[in-house]
Amino acid sequence: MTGDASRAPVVVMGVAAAGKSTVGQALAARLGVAFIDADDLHSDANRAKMSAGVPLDDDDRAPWLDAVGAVLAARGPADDEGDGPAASVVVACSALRRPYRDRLRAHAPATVFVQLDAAPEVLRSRAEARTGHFMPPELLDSQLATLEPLAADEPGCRVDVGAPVAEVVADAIAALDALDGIAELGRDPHGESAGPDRDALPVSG
Ligand SMILES: Nc1ncnc2c1ncn2[C@@H]1O[C@H](COP(=O)(O)OP(=O)(O)OP(=O)(O)O)[C@@H](O)[C@H]1O
Ligand SMILES: O=C(O)[C@H](O)[C@@H](O)[C@H](O)[C@H](O)CO
Repeated sequence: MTGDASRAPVVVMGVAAAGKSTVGQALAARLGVAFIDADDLHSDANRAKMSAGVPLDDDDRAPWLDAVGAVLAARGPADDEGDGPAASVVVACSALRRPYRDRLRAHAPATVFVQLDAAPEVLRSRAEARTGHFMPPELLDSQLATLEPLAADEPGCRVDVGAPVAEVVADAIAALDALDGIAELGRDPHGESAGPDRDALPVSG
């Protein structure tokens, strides 16, 4: 499967158990680009802290976000020969706060975000149902308290994850395509709009 190097790097974001890994993986497969789980980039210390039921703080997350940002900046692996344009990438990363997302975009300015939204009771039941995960369900409250939803001036969209995975992925692709269309309009010197129409951005709601 060939990667679409023209696509912006995508961060699938949200709280624990929102479905970042599941949706991110399926989205990457549909787009034909690489998938990377930012959970795999956590330090042993961060992982141990979460496993012990202690939420990470800004200082814990800073070096991790820089590692995730470096992945986004590289836009995924080069081809088998190690050269040519890098393929784009989908990264599953909580990116809970606005400053975290700004930090990622400082590394890779083209990055767009897909926020996964779910009712707390859906999150709780999914967190409790899964086994063998380092993140205890008790940390869900702190994740929800920390979350700063994607704002209207951030590039991205929000999708509800109450539906089956295939539907969530289809919704995400439609929303990303809408963002692409808006960006194209902004680039078209003959278009009616000189920049993105903020009212049309599928980010709020
Ligand atoms: N749309 C969906 N419908 C039903 N179950 C789902 C859906 N998306 C994810 N799940 C299930 O919910 C659980 C959490 O999903 P997943 O591990 O992908 O979330 P996550 O956001 O990556 O979590 P974490 O960041 O804590 O690793 C998993 O058991 C997964 O199979
Ligand atoms: O920012 C954070 O607190 C972390 O990234 C967490 O969100 C977990 O890594 C992830 O959700 C796994 O459960």
